[in-house]
Amino acid sequence: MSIKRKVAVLGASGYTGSDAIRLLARHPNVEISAVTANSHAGKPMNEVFPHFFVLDLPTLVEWEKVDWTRLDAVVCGLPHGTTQDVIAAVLKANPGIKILDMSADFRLRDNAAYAQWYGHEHRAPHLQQEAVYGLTEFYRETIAAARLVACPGCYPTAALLALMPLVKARLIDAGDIVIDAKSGMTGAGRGLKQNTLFSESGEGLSPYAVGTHRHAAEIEQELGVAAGAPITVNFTPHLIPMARGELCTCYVRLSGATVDDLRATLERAYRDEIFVHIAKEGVIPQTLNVRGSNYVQIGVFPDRINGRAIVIATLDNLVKGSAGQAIQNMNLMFGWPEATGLEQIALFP
Ligand SMILES: NC(=O)C1=CN([C@@H]2O[C@H](COP(=O)(O)OP(=O)(O)OC[C@H]3O[C@@H](n4cnc5c(N)ncnc54)[C@H](OP(=O)(O)O)[C@@H]3O)[C@@H](O)[C@H]2O)C=CC1
Ligand SMILES: CC(=O)N[C@@H](CCC(=O)OP(=O)(O)O)C(=O)O
Repeated sequence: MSIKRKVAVLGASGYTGSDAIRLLARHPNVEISAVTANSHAGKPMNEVFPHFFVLDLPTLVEWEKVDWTRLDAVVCGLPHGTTQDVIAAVLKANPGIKILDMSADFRLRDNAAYAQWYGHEHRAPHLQQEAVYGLTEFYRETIAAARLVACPGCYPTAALLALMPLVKARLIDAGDIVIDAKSGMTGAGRGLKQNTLFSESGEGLSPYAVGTHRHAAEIEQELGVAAGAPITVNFTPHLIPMARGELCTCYVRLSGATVDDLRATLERAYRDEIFVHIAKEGVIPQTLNVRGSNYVQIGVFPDRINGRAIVIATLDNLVKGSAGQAIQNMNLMFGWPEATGLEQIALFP
């Protein structure tokens, strides 16, 4: 029997942290050895999340109280801005520890771009340079060899999985991409906020950060790599009254290709992938098909307008959009089968 690796979950009283615990609790190679919180420090996990009543988990502590030298890996679900200070301290205490960060702090490769989008200079620029972008299907080898993996945002994961192969193969006009994105309320975190109160969100659909959302930078960074040249995208996120799930509808202009070429290219790109599925012609992806799972479903459709197509991608923001992808990357970093602990089927309805 192999020795279990000791893993800490930072931000375990939040939504991404708690979904990481839900998945790690049944991971055969992992022991959850420490869980941290801020305002919830000192509380038992199953008081903060009653659905963990079946698990025997450590009590939540402040991250400063953890002995990092005893641990093998960290899954980090802290707010961006805070994360860079915490991760710098963790790596100082244990330079050999593996970090799966779910925040945005290490995703942008360019220091100036980080300062521009996040409004302050990065406080651990050396780690920003070291971090590997954790979109598993595209960076498998570098992730496996990395110490610090910056898992992509939930919107970028969906949009990039839908668009990267098409941009790379030059089948679509990289200067004419519109991404219309919808996210469930857990995307906004567990902290109390006026706009996530049921009375102010339960009956409505709210666009936000219109024309300015920071995930555009991440999507452009990666599509730029695929295109071999800088590109820009239109990206508008919406908050939709459901707990989890995300759906990106991408409107694209064909570059001399057909819709069948697009579907065939995506099918080829993901032929050997466990978690990315291209829907059969006419099958429309919907969030319920992936809810609670690490799967992504992508569909390709002709537009009524000549020369245009529509690509729809859906995932669960707390699984492939954060905790699931982090664990998928952790599996690679430890040399375990990539899908270990992650093959749950969607919770439908
Ligand atoms: N929600 C989502 O769908 C996704 C989120 N992300 C990113 O993942 C990260 C976590 O998001 P999410 O789980 O939704 O957030 P939550 O607000 O639900 O949880 C945040 C967690 O961080 C802790 N925390 C807050 N401030 C501090 C601090 N100053 N020091 C130490 N701990 C602190 C909180 O502790 P306490 O509760 O005790 O105050 C809580 O455990 C964010 O960076 C987010 O942008 C990425 C992809 C998807
Ligand atoms: C619905 C909602 O509010 N979603 C979050 C995105 C969650 C996420 O991926 O955030 P990070 O990039 O910070 O990790 C947002 O738009 O800010």
